[in-house]
Amino acid sequence: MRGRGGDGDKEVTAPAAPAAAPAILAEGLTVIRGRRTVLRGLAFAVPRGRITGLLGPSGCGKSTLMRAVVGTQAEVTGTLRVLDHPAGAPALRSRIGYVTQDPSVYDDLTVRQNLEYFAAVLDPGRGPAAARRRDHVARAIDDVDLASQADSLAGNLSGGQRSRVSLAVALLGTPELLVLDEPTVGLDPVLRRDLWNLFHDIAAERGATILVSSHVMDEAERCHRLLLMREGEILADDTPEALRTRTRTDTVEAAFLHLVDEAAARPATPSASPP
Ligand SMILES: Nc1ncnc2c1ncn2[C@@H]1O[C@H](COP(=O)(O)OP(=O)(O)OP(=O)(O)O)[C@@H](O)[C@H]1O
Repeated sequence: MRGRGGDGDKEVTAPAAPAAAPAILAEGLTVIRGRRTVLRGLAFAVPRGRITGLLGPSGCGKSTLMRAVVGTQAEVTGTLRVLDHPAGAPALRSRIGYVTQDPSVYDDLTVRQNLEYFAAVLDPGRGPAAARRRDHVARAIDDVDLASQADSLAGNLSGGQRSRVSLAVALLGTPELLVLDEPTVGLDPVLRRDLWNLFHDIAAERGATILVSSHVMDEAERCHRLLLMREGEILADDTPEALRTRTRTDTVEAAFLHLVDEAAARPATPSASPP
């Protein structure tokens, strides 16, 4: 995998802030699912070319937020701008790569056939388009370190390998924004480290913005910025270092717990639930 054996265990220092408008800008972002207000008036910015981690316990609203960003979530109100367009605008389709928690690959096709199929949907045609597709498919297979399984049926792969095929599909169009919903779940520590190195390569070399969710707090240390979520609200939007400093803690996990206690000690604010 590209990035393998890199600075896997080093802490991440954010480079100077870019001048461009944020990749994602939310104000008063609210989402209702069924009868529940799942996201409550969120305000945050995701800078371009950086890795922003979306962290919080199961059920806090991470997937819902990601679905809103990629435009597949209903009942979204407030402002949500993505790459200078309203979230869900048709112009964004080819500019965003999205990997859901459930790998979306065809079991009866090989890894390469899956990628060729999705590449043809993204970039149809013969001649130069076919040559471009060959290059993109080869690069995506290499990116996720699946060359030795390229001709295996997706249905015969392990869970972690299938997740990597999904990631390869998302990388095909060279997206400006990658939205990755818990991409490292079920992966062994070596693969997790390799994937994080790949995310850093993609951000640094291709200038892509990555929004990646996790409920594993040690992965927070690999992000340039963090959005810490709890029960549909954002507890903090900062760098890992600033969070640790502000809460006088040694780890992002301890900082998160500190912020949870701090929020619990504050007087309750009126509920944002619908009438
Ligand atoms: N279709 C639905 N109707 C009503 N509520 C829903 C629906 N889907 C999800 N929810 C609720 O929305 C909340 C947020 O769910 P979401 O999947 O965004 O959380 P998450 O942080 O991604 O969790 P996980 O880490 O377990 O994937 C949860 O409390 C969940 O119960």
